[in-house]
Amino acid sequence: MSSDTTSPLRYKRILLKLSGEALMGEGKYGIHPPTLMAIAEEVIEVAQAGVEVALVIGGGNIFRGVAGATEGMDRASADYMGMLATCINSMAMQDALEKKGVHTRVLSAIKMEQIAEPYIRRRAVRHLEKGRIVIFAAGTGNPYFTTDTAASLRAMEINAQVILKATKVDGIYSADPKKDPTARRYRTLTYMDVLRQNLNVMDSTAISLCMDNKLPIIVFDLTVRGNIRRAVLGGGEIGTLVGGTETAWA
Ligand SMILES: Nc1ncnc2c1ncn2[C@@H]1O[C@H](COP(=O)(O)OP(=O)(O)OP(=O)(O)O)[C@@H](O)[C@H]1O
Ligand SMILES: O=c1ccn([C@@H]2O[C@H](COP(=O)(O)O)[C@@H](O)[C@H]2O)c(=O)[nH]1
Repeated sequence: MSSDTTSPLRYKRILLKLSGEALMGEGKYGIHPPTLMAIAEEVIEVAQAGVEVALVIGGGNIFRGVAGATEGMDRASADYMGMLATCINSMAMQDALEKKGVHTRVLSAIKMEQIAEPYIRRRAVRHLEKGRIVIFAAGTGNPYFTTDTAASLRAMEINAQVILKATKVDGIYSADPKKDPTARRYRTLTYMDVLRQNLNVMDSTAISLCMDNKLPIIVFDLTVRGNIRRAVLGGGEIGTLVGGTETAWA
């Protein structure tokens, strides 16, 4: 799909990556239903504006493989548990979206036919063309990866024009702002900047995939209501832009 220069929309097709932890709201674990519903409403707003929306949701609010491995679990088993956590979040988001009357499909990288379609690229594209919100569950289906890498991979496969990484920080900083209060926020970065400076907001596999395929990334704060709409539909610069051109973003 090529970008439509006559369209007033910034993007025709996006991959929105939602942090699992952001679904917790103020809680310490799991899903906070009002937060989930508020995010769903914002997603619906951009879909109803005519943007084709694919979602990838992290699992950090439930389980991360690295944490399990640190406690002595086999890493691959722990990672599969993490992937199942993303399925729980995907189903919760599907429910929230459908409660509001929109059509959705969950496509899982791990077969679980009773609850989700298996991931088939051409089906995903067809669902998007029909205006359904597609939720990619179970990451890449492989251990030792993350949902950021799954987001990059799926974005490429469906020819999304951008990855919007919606997280708990308002952009990419010179160091983790949750740990270093002196860290400063970048407005724009190249992929190489992120890799060379080891800016851990996304893992290096995800960044490298985007770099090799020239897919822009915008990292922005999901906890500010309206930010998904601003990032997708416009309303000033938001977050940090990696790669890409500023014209579509600022
Ligand atoms: N240089 C940096 N700039 C900004 N954020 C950074 C940086 N280094 C580390 N981080 C941290 O990266 C986190 C972003 O990742 P996020 O929590 O969205 O993880 P995820 O794996 O994508 O989702 P989940 O919450 O499901 O695990 C931020 O909360 C932030 O604290
Ligand atoms: O392709 C993938 C994606 C994810 N995992 C595991 O799931 C958890 C949760 O994902 P986050 O990206 O951290 O939110 C992750 O820690 C991995 O354990 C995976 O193995 N493969």
